[in-house]
Amino acid sequence: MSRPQVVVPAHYRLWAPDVDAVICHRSSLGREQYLVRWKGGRSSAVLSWHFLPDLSHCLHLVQKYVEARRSSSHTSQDASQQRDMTYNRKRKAPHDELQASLLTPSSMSRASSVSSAENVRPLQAHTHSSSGPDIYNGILQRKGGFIYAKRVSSNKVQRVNAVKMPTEAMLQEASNVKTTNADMQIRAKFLRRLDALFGPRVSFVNVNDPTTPSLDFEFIQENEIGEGVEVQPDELIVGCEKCRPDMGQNRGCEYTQKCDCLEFAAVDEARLNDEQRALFEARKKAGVDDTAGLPKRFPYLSTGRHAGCLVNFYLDQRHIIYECNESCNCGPKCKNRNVQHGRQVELEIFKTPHPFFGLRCKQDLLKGQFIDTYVGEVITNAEADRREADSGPGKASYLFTLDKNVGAIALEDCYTIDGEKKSGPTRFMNHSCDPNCGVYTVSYNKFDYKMLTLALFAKEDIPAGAELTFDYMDRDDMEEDETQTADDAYPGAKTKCLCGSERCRGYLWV
Ligand SMILES: C[S@@+](CC[C@H](N)C(=O)[O-])C[C@H]1O[C@@H](n2cnc3c(N)ncnc32)[C@H](O)[C@@H]1O
Repeated sequence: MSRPQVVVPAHYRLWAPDVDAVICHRSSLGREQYLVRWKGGRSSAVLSWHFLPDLSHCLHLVQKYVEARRSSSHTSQDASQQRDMTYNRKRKAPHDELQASLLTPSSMSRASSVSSAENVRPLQAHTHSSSGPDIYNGILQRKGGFIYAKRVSSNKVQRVNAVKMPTEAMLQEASNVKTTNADMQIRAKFLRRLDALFGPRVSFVNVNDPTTPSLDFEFIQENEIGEGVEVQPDELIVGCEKCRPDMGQNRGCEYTQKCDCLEFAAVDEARLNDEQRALFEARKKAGVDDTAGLPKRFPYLSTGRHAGCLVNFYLDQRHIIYECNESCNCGPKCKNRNVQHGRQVELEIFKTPHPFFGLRCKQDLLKGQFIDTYVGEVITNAEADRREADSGPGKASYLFTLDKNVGAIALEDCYTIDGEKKSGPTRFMNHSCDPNCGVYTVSYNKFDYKMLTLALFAKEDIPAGAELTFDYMDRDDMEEDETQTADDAYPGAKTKCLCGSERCRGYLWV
């Protein structure tokens, strides 16, 4: 007895959770069509062909298919198509019109076309096995506004083993069909996401090829707290009590000995008097980490062209930057608040000469200027280990351990920020062994040793358009590993560095 396997409304747009993968494509009625394998286990695979508008909710799976195909076949789109793919949000790109027309309701395609009986195409390679799933061409039917897929016993219907899809013939056909519209729609979706970002504009440009950063990635503005991660509630955060907005030269918290927020900040040794110096040295000798009452380094310059820029001491030392917070008495104009105001510069994600993307700034940056934070999912050390083990060698890594307080806490208690699936524009920043930016740690709550913010600052004046890079190896890690060179042997497991600088160490994370 025939039994329905899948029932979908005829105007159904596929939802990502329903779709296992996109596994092939072809041209139908002059338009790109993609073969979708539905979820339900490979052994009970249900397949259906779809035009792109049906796939708008799972374009990331179309992208996965298109990119895998591109990298395995090394086929590139023809030169004229590539010229057309000059996407920069500054001007209207050719795909904008196409995109608009494809998404109008009047042009919405039916959920499945080719799997219906009228559109059966002869398949050359039939690999039907009696034990395998047998749902394919010619067995989806439209009835009362729904599409039914059902098992069939009739010999008239061609049956193929859905597990062995796509067939050689289908692959052969696909190799002659471009994926231009999919590329355009993927690009358009990514650009829409950039448009929705808060703050100064973030653009995307890739004139080299049709690739777009993965749509299986979500832009977020703030860290997302993962399971097992504990963050102190805002009401428990202690602010500075003795400071006032109008004190000193009106920058707030400039009397660094007074400001409670700066209690653990770097000691300003140049300002120590004899008594303080003796005390400081004695505590250091005894291994006591108490610097209370000593003058501290204020992190930001407060006047002139460089106002707001990180001072050289912090740029060079990588000491935690303690900023004031909501509970402070100094007020919102306090100059000890910078990173918390968020990104103030326009950025651009672009395709580097290498097979990956990078980030640059649309304006000149001053030495010490804040660029943006590095946000992502905040996860436990155990979860980070698990994700790292899952990713395997050679895969891009987006994990940053918040380990600046190791000593006060154990390494295994530190949290990690994972920017792979959720992050902001800085997750596109590449490594250089001779970088123009640095990643620094910021704390808004000196008593929370674990929950820290990562912030990118320019380490030198950077002209507009120069790629922004930082050293993925923290100086602290380097000190442990300083005997290692590029020739050290783990070439299989390590990622070869493509920074091209004269100081290149050869591998990322050597
Ligand atoms: C945080 S991501 C950087 C953005 C990434 N390029 C992209 O396209 O999404 C880190 C990954 O980028 C690649 N990468 C960054 N800098 C590199 C370099 N100098 N040499 C080789 N690969 C690099 C590596 O795959 C690394 O794991």
